[in-house]
Amino acid sequence: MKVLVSDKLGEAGIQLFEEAQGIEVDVNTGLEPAELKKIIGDYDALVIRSATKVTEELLEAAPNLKVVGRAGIGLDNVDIPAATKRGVVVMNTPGGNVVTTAEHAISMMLSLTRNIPRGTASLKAGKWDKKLLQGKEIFNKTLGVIGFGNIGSIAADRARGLRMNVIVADPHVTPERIEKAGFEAVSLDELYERSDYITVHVPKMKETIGLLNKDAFAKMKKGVMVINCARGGIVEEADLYDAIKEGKVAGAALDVFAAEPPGMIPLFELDNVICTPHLGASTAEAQTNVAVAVAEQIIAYLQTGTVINAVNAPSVTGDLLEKLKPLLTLGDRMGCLQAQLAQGPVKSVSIEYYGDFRGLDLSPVTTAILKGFLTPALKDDVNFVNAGMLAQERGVSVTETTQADSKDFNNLIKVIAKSDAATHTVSGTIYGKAEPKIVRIDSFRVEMVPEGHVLLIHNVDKPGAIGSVGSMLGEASVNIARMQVGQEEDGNRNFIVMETDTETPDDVVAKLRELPLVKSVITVEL
Ligand SMILES: NC(=O)c1ccc[n+]([C@@H]2O[C@H](COP(=O)([O-])OP(=O)(O)OC[C@H]3O[C@@H](n4cnc5c(N)ncnc54)[C@H](O)[C@@H]3O)[C@@H](O)[C@H]2O)c1
Ligand SMILES: O=C(O)CC[C@@H](O)C(=O)O
Repeated sequence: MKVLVSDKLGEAGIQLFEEAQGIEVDVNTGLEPAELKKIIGDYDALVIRSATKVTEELLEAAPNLKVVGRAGIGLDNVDIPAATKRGVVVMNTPGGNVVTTAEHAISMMLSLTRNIPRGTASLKAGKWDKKLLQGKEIFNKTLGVIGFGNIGSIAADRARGLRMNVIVADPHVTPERIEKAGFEAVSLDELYERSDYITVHVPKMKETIGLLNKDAFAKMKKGVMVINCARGGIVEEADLYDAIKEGKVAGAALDVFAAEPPGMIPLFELDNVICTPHLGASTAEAQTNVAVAVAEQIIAYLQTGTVINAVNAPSVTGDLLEKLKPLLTLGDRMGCLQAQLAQGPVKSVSIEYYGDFRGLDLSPVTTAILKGFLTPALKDDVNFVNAGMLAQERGVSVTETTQADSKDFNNLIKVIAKSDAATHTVSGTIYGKAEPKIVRIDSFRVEMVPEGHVLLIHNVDKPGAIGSVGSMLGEASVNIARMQVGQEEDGNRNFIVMETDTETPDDVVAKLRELPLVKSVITVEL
């Protein structure tokens, strides 16, 4: 497996890749998009920070790519829907740089309010501008925190330590949670009206681009100071420039810009704008944290398929993975069996969970069923990431129900696939601790280990039927590994499930179909 690190990554992360078995790592930073496009086809994994743009065009040139790992949080430089469509897992490292970034926001607020960058520059220019550079206390001032996620909540906590009054606006967090953390929850408008300082900690997305714009500045207190250590574009740069020029905003501290690097933007002409070149996450500690986290996550994914911190696939790790593994295998095989039983395009897949699943979140099992179901048609193009999306794109309606009771088994998964031509039902369960078994196919009760080469044969319930099948397979040197016969509950057909050591050749299958007591033969590969 080959990993490309295309943005600067902490040494500790590189070392982990170098030591990982079966993994080769190349560090090649600062590439132009066209250069990256030329080489990306060789790689299974890509490690980025904020400089590399993972566009649809780049993904198209990356047929082997399985995972993109962001050493950091913001993923606005990754086309996530395009990655999902191609089955590429996109991961970030949410915890590693949050303290560092919150500390940067607080540092920016203090530097701005006490004119530290201007004081440094004027002293170094041989001046002594003591009077001109008088600042303000932040004690007892009101800080408005927009976004109460990982970073916003730490910034709020640090500001409380500086004895500021902290108010918080986050429409996705309940006021109770904000209040439980000891802060006042307010609406965005109230935050604008009351804050002496405003710090933004929201992701960049459709709803937050231009959040702090002309209208927002108009609602703010005169003399407010604005800090943006989240993403460029959340604060509208031209509107901020006007608001500072008009005297409505007394100063701004910016770590991030609409374009990076921003070049000489008008805001840089203003003395009361201070800035850093996207340094929010740039501490030794944070860079080690995110580099180690991204390397561990990518290695785990490439070596074992373990998904950690993916934004487009459920995270299944550790204990949970161990508990879910047999169910994931069972689900995958049931889906795969259904696809091979289908006569014509399947229009709907209903997944019914019965009984006791020990409180497990079964959504990864549903994904496994869909993945298995699509695999015979799409082979390697389907995986845990894109299975749901691909099923939807192919017009398959998927429903999922759960019932606490199960009649014959502790737990049972039933998958019903409907096409215009037929409806097939497959049920499965886990025997013992971890043994997946298919226990029913349509109206036949079976006890089938869902793996390998299988022949499903409907025959007339008359003497000699099974013998004739066995002899023909023997003549063709196809060894029968396991066999069982199920009888239809209310009919005269038998159902033979034969697991063979090797695939049964097509001409032998054709001959089996011609046997007088055989009604149909379906070959299944699981
Ligand atoms: N400057 C840097 O170097 C740097 C470093 C790390 C992260 N970041 C940026 O900071 C952002 C926030 O990081 P985080 O770890 O706190 O993310 P997070 O996901 O933990 O928190 C984001 C919060 O924003 C809230 N939110 C979303 N839309 C909102 C809206 N319209 N109004 C108010 N709140 C809203 C969410 O409910 C959530 O609580 C990241 O997305 C990233 O872009 C920048
Ligand atoms: O990689 C960086 O230096 C910045 C990271 C930061 O913007 C993030 O979103 O985590």
